[in-house]
Formats: sequence, C-alpha cells, structure tokens
Amino acid sequence: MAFGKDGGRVGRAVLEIENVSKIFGALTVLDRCSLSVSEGEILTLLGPSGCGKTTLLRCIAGFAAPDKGRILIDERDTVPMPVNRRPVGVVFQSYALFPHLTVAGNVGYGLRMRGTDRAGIDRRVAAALQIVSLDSLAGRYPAHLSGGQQQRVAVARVLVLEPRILLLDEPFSALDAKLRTSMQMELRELIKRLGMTAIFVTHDQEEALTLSDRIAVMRRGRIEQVDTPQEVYDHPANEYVADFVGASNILDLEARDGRVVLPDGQCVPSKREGAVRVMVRPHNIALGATPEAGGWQGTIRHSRHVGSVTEYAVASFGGGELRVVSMRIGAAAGLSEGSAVSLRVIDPAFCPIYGAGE
Ligand SMILES: Nc1ncnc2c1ncn2[C@@H]1O[C@H](COP(=O)(O)OP(=O)(O)OP(=O)(O)O)[C@@H](O)[C@H]1O
Repeated sequence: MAFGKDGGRVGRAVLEIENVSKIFGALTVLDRCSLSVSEGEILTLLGPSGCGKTTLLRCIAGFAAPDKGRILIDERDTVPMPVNRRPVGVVFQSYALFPHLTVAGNVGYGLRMRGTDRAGIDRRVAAALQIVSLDSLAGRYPAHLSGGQQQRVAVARVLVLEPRILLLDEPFSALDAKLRTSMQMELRELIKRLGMTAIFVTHDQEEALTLSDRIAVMRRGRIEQVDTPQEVYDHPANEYVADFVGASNILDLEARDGRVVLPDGQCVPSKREGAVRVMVRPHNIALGATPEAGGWQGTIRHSRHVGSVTEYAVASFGGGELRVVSMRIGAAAGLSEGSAVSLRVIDPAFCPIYGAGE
C-alpha cells in the first residue's frame, strides 16, 4: 500500500465519507467529516471521549443515518442499504457474545440468520475458527473463555460473514495491558493476512500509533488530520493534535525573516512571522551535565525512571517547565534533581511551528 506525501490514500477506495454531519438536538456531533479508506487499509478514528468517533462508526455500519453528506462503499451510496445488507461487520467493545451459545454457535449465528445451509455453516465456521486459532475450543461457552479468546470469537463471528469492511469499536478496552498489546499485534497481523479493510475506534493514542496505516484525529465532531502514524506524530497539523498524540512541549517564540531561533541558538525555517508557538517532543531534547554560559540552561525539578527511559521535568528560561525523556544509558543518565543542565534540540526539523492563539 502506498500513501501520498500528504498522507492521502493511493489506490482504490472501498469507503468514502463525504461531508458527513450528524446533529442530535442542539449538538453537532459530526461536522462535515470527509474521509477515504482504501482496499486493505487499517484506519483508526482517534480522539477523546465524546468527539464523535462511535457516531461516525455507527453511520458507516448503518445504525445511525447522517443528517448531511454521503457514505459510499465500493462507490455505492449506503443510505438505501438496510443495516443487515451492508457489507460491513462490527466487533463491539463488549464483544456481545451470546452466553447460551457455544463458540461455534456464536460464530455461525449470522450465517443461520442469512439462511445458509447446515453444511455451508459448518464449513465456514470451521474455517473462521481456524483463522483465529480457536478450532480446539469450538464446543466451549463464552463464560469459559479468557478475554482474549472471547475477542477472537467476536472477530471470527464477523469474519465468517466476509464483510468488505471490518469496524471495531474499542475492541481492546476489556483486556489487561499486556494482553491488549499482544492482541493488537495479533489482530493487525490477521487483518493484513486476510487483506481486509478495517476501521478501528480508539481514544488510546499508543494503540492508534501501533495498529494503523493511517490515523484520523478527531475533535468535537471534526477531523483535524488524516495521516500516517509517523506523520501525525512528527508533523501534527496543529497544537491539539500535537498534544493528543504524544507528549509535547510548546515554546512561545518569535519568527523573523523566515525563521525562528530556538533557545539553543539553532534555527527552524518559518512561513509565519511574529509570535509563534514551536512544538518540541520530550525525546527531541538532549540534556547535558555541563551548562555553558549563554547557552540554553535549566535545572532538573523532578526525575522519574520509567523502564528504559527517565522522564525529567526541567525548569528553563525560554520554555517554562519542559518535559524531557532520555534513555537511561548515555549522556543524560543519572542526572539528579536540582542539577544544572544544558538543553539542546536534537533535530530542529521535527519542531512544527504553529500560530499563536490558533
Ligand atoms: N443517540 C444520541 N442522542 C443524543 N446524543 C448522542 C447520541 N449518541 C451520541 N450522542 C452524543 O454525541 C457525542 C459523541 O458521542 P460518541 O459516542 O460518538 O463519542 P465517542 O468519541 O465515541 O466517545 P466515547 O469514546 O466516549 O465512546 C457525545 O456528546 C454523545 O453524548
């Protein structure tokens, strides 16, 4: 799969969302959302609680109808398509398994509803269970499965219906942290192996960065940026995205003659003039134990060891209190609270510039 420089999709669109708005009473929950998802792509809708992610997913699935705009699947308008005829499969947050049916019964349920004959159901259920490695548990009931196994049943139940698009609403939220990480990798690998197109909903930025080919970052019903995880992280479109996708420091600086001079003396080219806000990620600042007169200096306020890295809060001129993350080995290892330090931006190319007051 190739992506354009702007993170735009290259290839055949399976799903096209055109200017979709959804209004509940006085609340505009979706505000002119447009998005295009290509064959085999994994796209994540990312944003804080209440920003409209689930509503957009529900509109794609047909559980809600847009008040304005269109949703096309394989170039066909979905509005006239009844919910049960839409070529989509939904994996819900709660998995919504039937407790009185076995694993095989749950997975075959949709096929039975569609009137598939017994032999066809058995064959397709067996194939779906094999895909998610649950063939040995076909006769078990959901209450006797682990969280991860229940999720795999929920996925198999959708896969067996061979949807064009897989829709997953916070599918990992019921799992503990360790299992969540392994299921994320497992599910991504499975979707890629089957060449499926999938849309995930999550409010967890790490999950979005791990899982996705592209991320659509939402705020109050609007899509703020659609891009590859790397672009969203390295070049966030605005301060909101910068802050939501990873930790960030914002420096209030001045742009003059097409550039901004950082507190360490390095320059960043700027299309803006006057007061600007420059974003620096915590891992893009190097700390040194020997501050130089006239250089960018600071004092370590707090430090916290988090596995392989140390997080520092550094009081500095030209930046208020900064967050800095350093590997526990190397130059910054062992800097103690109260130490005077030098600061340097490691790569100014990764310091996006925003207008003040945007
Ligand atoms: N049927 C409804 N009637 C009225 N308001 C609704 C309805 N469904 C959703 N909303 C409101 O729309 C907004 C967006 O809800 P939505 O569930 O899409 O957000 P979300 O980003 O998925 O949040 P979460 O992560 O908490 O699920 C919320 O303010 C919610 O209260």
